[in-house]
Amino acid sequence: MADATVVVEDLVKRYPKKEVNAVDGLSFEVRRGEIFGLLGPNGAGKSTTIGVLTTRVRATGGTASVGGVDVIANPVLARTKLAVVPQRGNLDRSLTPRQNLVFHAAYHGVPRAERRERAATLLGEFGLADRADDKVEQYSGGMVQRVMIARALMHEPEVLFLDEPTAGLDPQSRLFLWDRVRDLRDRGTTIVLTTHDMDEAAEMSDRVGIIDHGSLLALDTPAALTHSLSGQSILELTVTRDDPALIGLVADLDGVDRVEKVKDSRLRLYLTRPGPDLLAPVATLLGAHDAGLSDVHLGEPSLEDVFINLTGRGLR
Ligand SMILES: Nc1ncnc2c1ncn2[C@@H]1O[C@H](COP(=O)(O)OP(=O)(O)OP(=O)(O)O)[C@@H](O)[C@H]1O
Repeated sequence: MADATVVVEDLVKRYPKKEVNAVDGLSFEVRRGEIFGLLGPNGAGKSTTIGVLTTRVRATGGTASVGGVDVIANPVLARTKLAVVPQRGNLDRSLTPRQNLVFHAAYHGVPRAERRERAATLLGEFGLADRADDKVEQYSGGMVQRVMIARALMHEPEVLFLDEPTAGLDPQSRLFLWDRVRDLRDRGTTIVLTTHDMDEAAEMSDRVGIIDHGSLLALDTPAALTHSLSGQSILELTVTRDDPALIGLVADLDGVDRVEKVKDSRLRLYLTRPGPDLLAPVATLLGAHDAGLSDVHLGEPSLEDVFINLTGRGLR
């Protein structure tokens, strides 16, 4: 791909004393200037992959590059091309946000004259100008997250890796952050994010890669991925009695392709016929087995359905 800025080829990582590879022959590319979502269930190998790309984890085999630099052969140069915002706050809490930004820039060799100016610009863009000289200790979770992203941008990385960037944030902080991330993308920074929030992944990502057991299951735009399940409508039922035998009975109904248990008494039916046509047969069947419906939801497939379909598991 001519405009690829992250290239992963046949990447393998096996941790010492482990029987299986955490990353198992993974290949994918991220295009310059896109928001790329890396999704997978717990233990799929996302953090390990990001760890290799950001030079924190040593690969066992394969190649990976960021901004045209081989991260395995040339980690020091690669670090000038990328930035990571980890899930946990790791700011120096004894310093102000402005000092955190300026020190980070110094560490990355940004010329002295540019550090303060760049810090002021970024603090302004992230809505932190007023409180840039308070101690970080006094900051809310949402503000800390903004400082972390602003800090990561101080050395003008080509690729920004965001690990669960909005986990634990209130809706307003979340929206603010996503607007900033979109701005960054629009100005040419490539964003690679991991998230457990499927709706967020679908809304934010230009493309998503779904991985499990260390290899790639699918990679496309969210729209194309959900389209791959189209023709399938979905009926979600909450049943008044949690009985595993009911799943088999419902699955045998005409028009039901397959059934998944979402939670205790919540079933998701993937249909080959329009959802409303199935309501009466389902109700009759349940009634004949001493169960009823307490909630019904008709819908089109979402990215989460694609994910469950591919991995057989929910995200959490
Ligand atoms: N430092 C480590 N030492 C040994 N095994 C590890 C280490 N880090 C991860 N693993 C194992 O590698 C596999 C992949 O883990 P990884 O953290 O990359 O997955 P993940 O997709 O990021 O999961 P999560 O969503 O839970 O963060 C798992 O089986 C995990 O137990």
